[in-house]
Amino acid sequence: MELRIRNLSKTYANGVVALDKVTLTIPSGMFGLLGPNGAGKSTLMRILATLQECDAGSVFFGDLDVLDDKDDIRRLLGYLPQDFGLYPKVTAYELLDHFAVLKGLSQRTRRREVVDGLLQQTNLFEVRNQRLGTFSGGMRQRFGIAQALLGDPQLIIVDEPTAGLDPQERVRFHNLLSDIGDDKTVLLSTHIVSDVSDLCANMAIINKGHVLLCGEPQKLIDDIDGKIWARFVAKHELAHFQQEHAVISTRLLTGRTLIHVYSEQDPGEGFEPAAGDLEDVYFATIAGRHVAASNC
Ligand SMILES: Nc1ncnc2c1ncn2[C@@H]1O[C@H](COP(=O)(O)OP(=O)(O)OP(=O)(O)O)[C@@H](O)[C@H]1O
Repeated sequence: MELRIRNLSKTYANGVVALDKVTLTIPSGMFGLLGPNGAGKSTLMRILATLQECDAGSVFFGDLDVLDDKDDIRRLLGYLPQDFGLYPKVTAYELLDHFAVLKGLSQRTRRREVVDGLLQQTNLFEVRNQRLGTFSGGMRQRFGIAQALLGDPQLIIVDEPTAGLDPQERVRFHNLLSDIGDDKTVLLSTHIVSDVSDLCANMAIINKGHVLLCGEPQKLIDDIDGKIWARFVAKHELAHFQQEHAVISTRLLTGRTLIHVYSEQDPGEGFEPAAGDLEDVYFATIAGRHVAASNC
């Protein structure tokens, strides 16, 4: 089912505008919401998860009014918040079983089937009798997904789930998310570009409460084709290049500094055309260099 967000705004009591008329249409499948820290992602996720009020705007999931029909939405919703506490002395099985009771799975045999199934799906079955306090970051996040999937939700919201995971756990977590299925609407917020390029059929970039860009990752990459240029520079030259060109990223590569600039024409000075990727789209957009006429 489609999630339609229209002109959603939120200003905190201290005057911070966290969301400014955010409009997004999120189809079923995996949708990536990409933005730096403070962009407004968590605020948006909490409003969609019915945990926080907005000031203005509307949100519909299919025919359901997310802002008004909170109880109905909660029955369809699975949510993995950015920071969640786990009772350290309880085992994975015990806590998931407890959440399953709260979700209304009162029948014992059925509950056992569901809980065992989710522990298997998240690769935690072998460690189900370990206390949660002994879990690694990756195991905790997989447990978080297990609880979010309780009750077979149609709308799944996961807020920065891969932050702090090592590369192996990130891959494992990606595989887990990609198995959730295209018939569900999965909204994944992240500041890690590869989360989106690995997983998401559709995406948006958000910064300072504004949606800057949205679309299919490959199409967005095609749009910057021919506009990304690269060259290595010495450390002492960096300031010069930053002043003269629209530098969108600098990264160390085998001890040397590789810079990417955004330019409609050949910027000269020894730059070579580079094949743009989603990181270039992201950095160029956040830097305000790349503005696409997009239909969110
Ligand atoms: N309870 C609050 N009171 C005041 N300001 C807040 C509150 N929560 C968030 N903010 C501010 O609102 C803006 C958006 O924050 P939000 O947490 O939604 O962003 P984010 O994209 O999720 O970032 P992060 O990844 O750091 O959580 C930030 O400037 C933040 O400081």
